[in-house]
Parts: sequence; structure tokens; C-alpha cells
Amino acid sequence: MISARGLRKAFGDFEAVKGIDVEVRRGEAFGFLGPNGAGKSSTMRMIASVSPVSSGELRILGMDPATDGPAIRGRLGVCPQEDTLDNELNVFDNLYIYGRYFGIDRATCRERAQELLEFAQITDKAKAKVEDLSGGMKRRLTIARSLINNPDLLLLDEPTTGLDPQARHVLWDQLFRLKQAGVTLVITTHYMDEAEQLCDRLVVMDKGLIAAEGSPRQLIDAHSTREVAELRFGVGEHEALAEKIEDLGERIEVLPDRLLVYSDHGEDVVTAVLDRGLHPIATLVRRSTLEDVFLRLTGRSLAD
Ligand SMILES: Nc1ncnc2c1ncn2[C@@H]1O[C@H](COP(=O)(O)OP(=O)(O)OP(=O)(O)O)[C@@H](O)[C@H]1O
Repeated sequence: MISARGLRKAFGDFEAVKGIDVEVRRGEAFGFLGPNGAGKSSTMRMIASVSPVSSGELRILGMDPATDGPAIRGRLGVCPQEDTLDNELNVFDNLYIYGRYFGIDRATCRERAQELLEFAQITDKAKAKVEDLSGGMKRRLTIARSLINNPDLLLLDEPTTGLDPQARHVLWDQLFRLKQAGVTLVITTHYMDEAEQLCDRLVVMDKGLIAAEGSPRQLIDAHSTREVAELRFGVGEHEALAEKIEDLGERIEVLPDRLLVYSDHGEDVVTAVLDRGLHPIATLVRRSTLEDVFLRLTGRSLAD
């Protein structure tokens, strides 16, 4: 569905994407993870064939965006990061008129729009103004709109950013249903838990390069320990305490509000900490997640 070799994007002297290789296969959910400014959106815009490739090779659905832009765009669905709904149109017409841009006939467009309202669970809002929708509903409508042309490939740039947890959950359900229906999804997100559940494969991008790639499981196995002991001490104590227990894990991360001790046996770490006469305010032993991989590879936590 997507094949990139040595893909680069430069803005003047600045290289936002510095030569990446990516392959996305039919039917998979593929994720781009990375901190702000990693080059995810720049990559997505090249894939969407709305931003020219600076150098390298890019094929989308077997076609070259430089020469086949309209044909590619006709077969893509795009859910951009910023809200691009048409405020002058009601909810139904946002779908219907968008569909007409693809040259879909009126009757089919009406039928599709109706189906997509149901899919997005906003049928009762068909006649409402866009500005009267909640943030979550707007996002669902944007995703519904991106599906009007039955795309082969759906590109989603941070679809859940800025939503409250419940709205995120509803939207994430929508994405799972698309995945089950066999739609190829390419997604950028800041939410590691969601990426872990949804993505079959993903790449971690940092500073314009790919730092790692694989399935969530492969990435966790390769870049983290089985478990993590989280230890919370008093404010300002973490740096000094990290030195006292650094031998207890394979690695320690000092965050502003806690220490993360990486070890395959988290409970043993907690026991050893208590044996040394240290008294954490709170402890938690959990399995490693993509968040830990991210921290390892980029040196940044998502809170940063
Ligand atoms: N049109 C542009 N002109 C100049 N610089 C740009 C342009 N678009 C992006 N950049 C720069 O390229 C770098 C990568 O930006 P990009 O938006 O691709 O990152 P991102 O990983 O999507 O980040 P975010 O998570 O914040 O969306 C940033 O340093 C950004 O300032």
C-alpha cells in the first residue's frame, strides 16, 4: 500500500524527514509514533500526496505521488490533525458534498452519508450545525467524511488528540471496527496505550529518522525489560535516590514525580528498596509498555 525508500522532506535548509524506509501492507494498522517535531506529519502529508517529496522514492498504491497525485488522492481517506469541517454546512451535507467532490453520484452519496452517520453514531445530529457538535463528535464526523469514497487506505493524523477519555474511547472503537473491516490504517498518535492495542506494526520516529520498527510486542521485547517498578518518593528526592538503587535494575529513568526501575522481576526491586531502609510513598509494578520503549529510544517521556 505504501513503499518509501530514503524518503526525505526539506523545508529550506531544514530537513524534517531525513531518509526513511517504510512498507505498509494491505489490511494492516500501521503507526507512526514520535515526540513533537519528529517528522510524522511531514511524512503523512507526503503519503497523502499533498506535499511534494524532496528526495527518495515513494509509491502509494503502486503509484508515484509526483505524477499520479489525483489518482492517489481519489483512493485515500484523510483525517487531518486540524479540524477542516465545513461550518457553513450541516452535518449531513459535510458528508454529502464532500462525497460529490469525488464524483460520486447523488443517490449513492446520500446512501453513503446516511450509513456513515450511523457508523459515527451521530444520526440524530444529521441536521445540526457543525459548530454545535462536541469535540468528539466532530472528530467522528471527520473520520466518517474520510470514508465517503470507500478508501483503500485511511490516513489519520493524531485523531484522538485533545479529546476527553470517553470521547477517545468511542472514537477508538470506531477505528477498531474499521480495522476489523479490513481497511488499511496509517495513524500517528501520542497515545502509546492506544497504539499498542490498535497497531499491528509501528515505527518510532525521532528527529526525522526511524529509531525502531516492529510490532508493539517486538519493540517492547527488544527495548525494555519484562516489568517496571515505579517508585514515588518526596518531591525533589528522586535524583539522589536513583544513585542509591541503580544496581537494582537494568536501567533507571528519573522522571519529575517518580523513578522507573527496569527489571524482569519488579517485585524483587520493591523488596530490595524496602530492605535498604528506603520508604517510597507509593510503589507500582507493571509490565513494560510502548511508553517505556519510547522513553528509551527518544530519551523523552510523553509528558515532556
Ligand atoms: N511548512 C514548514 N516549513 C518549515 N518547517 C516545517 C514545516 N512543516 C514542518 N516543519 C518543521 O518540521 C519539523 C517536523 O514537523 P512535523 O509536523 O512533521 O512533526 P510531527 O512529528 O508531526 O510533530 P507533531 O507531533 O507536533 O505534529 C518541525 O521542526 C517543524 O517545525
